[in-house]
Order: sequence, then C-alpha cells, then structure tokens
Amino acid sequence: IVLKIGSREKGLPPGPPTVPILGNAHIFPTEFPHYKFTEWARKYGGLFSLKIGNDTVVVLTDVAAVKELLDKRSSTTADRPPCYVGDLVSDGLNMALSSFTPAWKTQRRASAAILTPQATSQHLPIQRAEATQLLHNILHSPQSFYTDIQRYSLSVIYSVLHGKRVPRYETEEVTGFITVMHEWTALLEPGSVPPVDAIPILKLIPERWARWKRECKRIRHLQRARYFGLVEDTRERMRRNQHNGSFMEEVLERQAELGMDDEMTGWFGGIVLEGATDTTSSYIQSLVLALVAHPEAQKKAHEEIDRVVGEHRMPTLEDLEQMPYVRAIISETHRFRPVAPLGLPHATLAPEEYHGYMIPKGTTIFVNMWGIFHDPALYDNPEDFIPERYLLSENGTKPGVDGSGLKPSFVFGFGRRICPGMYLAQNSINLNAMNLLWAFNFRPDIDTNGNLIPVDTFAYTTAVATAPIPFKCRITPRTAGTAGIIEHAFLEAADAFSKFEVGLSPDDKEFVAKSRAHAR
Ligand code: HEM
Repeated sequence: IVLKIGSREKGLPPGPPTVPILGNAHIFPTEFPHYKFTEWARKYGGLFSLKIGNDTVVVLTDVAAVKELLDKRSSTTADRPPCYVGDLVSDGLNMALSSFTPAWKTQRRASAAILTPQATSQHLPIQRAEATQLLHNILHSPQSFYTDIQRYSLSVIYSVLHGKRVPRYETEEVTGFITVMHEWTALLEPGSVPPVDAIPILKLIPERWARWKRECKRIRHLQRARYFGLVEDTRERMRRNQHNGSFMEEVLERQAELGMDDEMTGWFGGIVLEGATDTTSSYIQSLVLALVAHPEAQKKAHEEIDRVVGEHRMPTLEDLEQMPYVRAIISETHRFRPVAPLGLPHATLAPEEYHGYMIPKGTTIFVNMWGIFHDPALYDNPEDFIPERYLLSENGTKPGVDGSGLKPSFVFGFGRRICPGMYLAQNSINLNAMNLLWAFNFRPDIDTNGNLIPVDTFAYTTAVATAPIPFKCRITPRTAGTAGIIEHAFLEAADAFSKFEVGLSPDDKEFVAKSRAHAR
C-alpha cells in the first residue's frame, strides 16, 4: 500500500515518471513553475498530470480543455485546493484562496456590487484622476516610475473600497501594505512551507519548531490591524456623517442583508485590496518594459495616437475605439507577459471525465496560460512581441487556428472564479496605456559612455502574480506642450481627489498641497 502512494492511477492524463511516496513532489518546480509546466506540456500533452504524494495535479495547456472543464463545467471545477497557511492567516476568509464555501459565495456576491461593468463606470473619475497623477509623477521624477505605478494601483482600490486615497508611494499605507503582502505571498510559494496540505500530519508541528507558523501569526496580526482598521475608519466617518460613496460604506450599511459579520467584512476588504494591487501594477510595468524593448511598436502607437488625439489634449477612453494598434499592444502585453502565468489553481468538487481521462474529485487544476500563450501551434513566433498579430486575427492566433477560446477575459481566469476585478482592471489598463503612450517616449537607459543598456524582458519575480524586476529606462515627454497639459489636468483632478483625501497624515497633506501649488 505504501509503495502505491505517489503512483499515477490508471485513467489519469500522462505525466513525468513518479517515484514511490513522493510521486512527482521531488521534481515539482519551486521557481517559475510555468516554464517547467510548458516543457512538460510539450512532452506529455495539453493535459498532463503530476502526483504529489496521494494528491493529483492536472495541468491544462489546451484551450479547448480549459473552456470545457473550467468554464462549461464550472459547477464542479470552481473549488480551490486546500491552503492551510491561508486558513491560519485569515480563518478561511481569504476569498481568493477559499474553498467553495458559503462564506466564499457571500463575498463573491458582495464583490459584484462594485465590480460589474456598470458599477465600475462609477469609479472612472478616480481612475482618471489617479492616472493623471501617474503622468504627473513620471513627468517630475521619471526614475521612480516603477513605484509610482504601484502607488497608482493601490490608491485606486483604496479609494474605491475604503474611500481613502494614498497620494505618495512613501506613505506607510503603501510601503507597509506592500511589504506585508509580499511577505505573505512569499509564504504561498511552493517550498516555502512544509507540504502541510499534502501531508496533513505536519500541521501538528508545534509553533516553536515551525518558523512558518510564527510567520503566519505575525502576518495575520499585521493584516488584521490594517484591514480591520480601514473598516473602522469607514465606520467612524459614517458616524460623523462624512460618507463619500466608498464600497465599504455600502457593505457596512447592508451587512445583515449580505450576511457578512465584522470578521468577514474586514478580510473581504483586505483581500480585494491584495487582489487588485500587484496585478494591475505588474501589467503596467510589463507594458513599460515591452515599450522600452520594442521601439518599432512604440513608434507605430505614437503615430496612431497623434492621428486620433493629437498633441493638444490628453486621450479619453472613447478614443481607444479608434486605436486598433494601441489595443493590439494592450493584448500583446497580456500574451507576452501574462500577470499570472498559471492563474490561480482550481480544484474539482466531483470527478470529471475528459476525452477518456479520469480527473478525480479533489484534483488541483492549473491553467498554464504561459504555455498556451507561447505555443507555436497557436501563435507565429510566440516568443516575440508582435502587436500586429492582433490586427490580423481577433485573438492574435495564426491563420487556420480557432482562437475563440482566447477571448480577452482569458487572462482573468475562468468560470465562477473569474477575476471579479476584471472590468476595473481593464479600465486602469486602457487609461494608462493610452496616457503613457500619448505623453512619453520610453527608451533604454544609457551608460556613462553613452551606450544603450538593453532591458531584460525575462527578468521577472517568481510569484503567483509575477512582475518585472525593477528596471531602469529613460522616460521623456514627447512634445514641448506635454508638460503643460499634464500640469493642467493634474490641477483639474483635484476635484475627483477631494472626497477621497480624508484622514491623510500631515506629511501626505503637505505633499498634496505642495504638488498642487507647484502645478499652478
Ligand atoms: C491586470 C489585472 C488583473 C489580472 C490579470 C487578474 C487576474 C486574476 C486571475 C487569473 C484570477 C484567478 C481566476 C481563477 O481562479 O480562474 C483572479 C482572481 C481574483 N482577482 Fe484578479 N486580476 C487583476 C486585477 C484585479 C483587481 C483590480 C481586483 C479587485 C478589484 C482583483 C480581485 C481578484 C479577486 C478577489 C480574485 C479571487 C476571486 C475568487 O477566487 O473568487 N483582481 N484575478
């Protein structure tokens, strides 16, 4: 019986050879798993399986299988694999990691109220204002574009959810939040914690011998303080009758009707913040990286923007309709460097059969987006950044390939678990892509001898949501009039900002006042 542990059961999709007890655990990649999964997919096929002890993992690198299993059969594939560290930190109330529980359903229902296409249109003014500040920040300190993008991303979701913006990267709300979130996501990386989910007895290791347990406790404490504190701030503002239309106000008003107690409300607000932050900023950072590395694509986008918008005004979302090349750059960036190369793992609630393979209940399913987006059977020269592919076919696939499964929502996941922030994210991406291309030239940095220092488009962090490792580039305004238009728009944005500039620290207040005085 012991020798059977780890062996691949009959009927499972094929996969790398297993060894007794471990199965494939000893070869499970701990860094950049999407590269190894892609190598295995080319060898074993669009559906392959791994054994981690007794547990089964199925990796899909096949669009038709993704569509069928995760979209059409979502009622049985919308679970998540167990995540003990998630339970330790947030009592199973982390919506993104949570199993298919009543608590997850409640949070999912609540998120619909802010994140449907209609609801997200109400958030456009703050997104536009923050995107204008991003231009303003880059204009004045182009070298800190990387962190300014992170600030943009966090400030939008802070305002939407908690009614409070974060005007500077240096403020504790940004740096503290990002530090703890990264410490937390590091704990989720394969290999950072003993395999407690596969070998549950390991959960019994006493805390004094388990650094990871102490780390969970520390992170829980810090996250609770921040997330629950934000809810308290909203409650306090509501008591003072200073409503500003934030989502948490709505949740607090409808807590009983939604069935959300204070615990769930606190975690919900925090987890949506986490889901929104690194993902949106990672996409925009990848876009900048791709533009620096591909001057020819940038030039074509500049020509299109000059034709549609011109140099005397900033672009608006409506302009995007007339900008197929900019839209193609946006799609190609998703394909070239997907934010979440393996999405988030799903799990099966019941056995499923697909093309003769048996997928047992409790199987973890990964969608290998990286492998699909870099599949030469689907895309010509998949390793190259070629926006034109999205002009030739709607989903960028090569002639003769049915690319319908690769619709724009593909990068946002599947079925009942599809990213609830998709529309908010798409607005952020569209606004910033147009703004940044309209305003600036993005070029490689130069060394002291005047030689170009090429960027490395493979230098990425290894995490569930990957991001380019901070890089240098030269960002300069495109025309003599750009600066004046940005300063003016930044002053006008004060209106949209004002209702979210609540509870700012004295330093933040001073920063806001100074930057506006300077723009005048
Ligand atoms: C470029 C930006 C973004 C990308 C690429 C992205 C991608 C994803 C993906 C792939 C998933 C997993 C879906 C699945 O399991 O099939 C996900 C889940 C999630 N996302 Fe996003 N996301 C982005 C932005 C956002 C934003 C702006 C928010 C919040 C406003 C958000 C909140 C969440 C949450 C809460 C989940 C968990 C959903 C669940 O498990 O039910 N995301 N996202």
